[in-house]
Amino acid sequence: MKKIIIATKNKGKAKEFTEFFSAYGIQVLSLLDLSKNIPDIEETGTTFEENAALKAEQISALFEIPVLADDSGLVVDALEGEPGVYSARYAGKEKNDKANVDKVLTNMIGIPVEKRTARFVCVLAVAAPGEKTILNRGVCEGTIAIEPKGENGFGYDPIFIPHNYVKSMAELTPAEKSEISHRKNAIVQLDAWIQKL
Ligand SMILES: O=c1[nH]c(=O)c2ncn([C@@H]3O[C@H](COP(=O)(O)OP(=O)(O)OP(=O)(O)O)[C@@H](O)[C@H]3O)c2[nH]1
Ligand SMILES: [Mg+2]
Repeated sequence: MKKIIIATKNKGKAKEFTEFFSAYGIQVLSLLDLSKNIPDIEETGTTFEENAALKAEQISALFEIPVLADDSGLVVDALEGEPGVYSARYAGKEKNDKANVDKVLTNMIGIPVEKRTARFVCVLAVAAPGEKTILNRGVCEGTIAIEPKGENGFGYDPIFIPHNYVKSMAELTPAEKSEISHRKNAIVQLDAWIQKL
């Protein structure tokens, strides 16, 4: 079975990529699956593109094969784009999803429904030795809920209500989320590259 390394240590992402790539008959290996203890990559970029490229290029250089990386996050208009590229660490370097969610909800107290617009952004970078890094951005528009709902997904899913939905992303099934997510909207742009793997 063909394999691809995804330069992530995020279990939620790894699960979603495994499902996406299984449709192509490709096995996904995240950094959590590799025996080699890969040090955390410092995300010094100020954009999702910079961080995705940084992660893909560092891991591709280490293994000398093509590597995919995902930098993603939640962009909230009323918070001037926060948490953005700091989504994983919004409430601290522990990367605690519940603390991150609570911090967004606290910062959104008093913001009326019509001003709770937000979007998930996912940038996928494909880096390969000696080749120019490919970058693709996928977006999912929605609003920030008043309170968390649902057990599925990860991160901010419990407080993100996709446009044209009443349920939160975390109340959707994984299959429903994979139809509309920012990650899916980024992956579909890589279809030609994946077919050539
Ligand atoms: O509710 C969510 N549903 C999603 O579908 C989603 N995608 C990303 N995120 C949030 O954005 C951070 C990414 O930060 P990030 O790209 O730096 O990843 P990470 O640090 O968690 O792992 P890595 O891939 O860098 O190893 C994550 O931690 C999450 O908080 C999501 N939240
Ligand atoms: Mg990260």
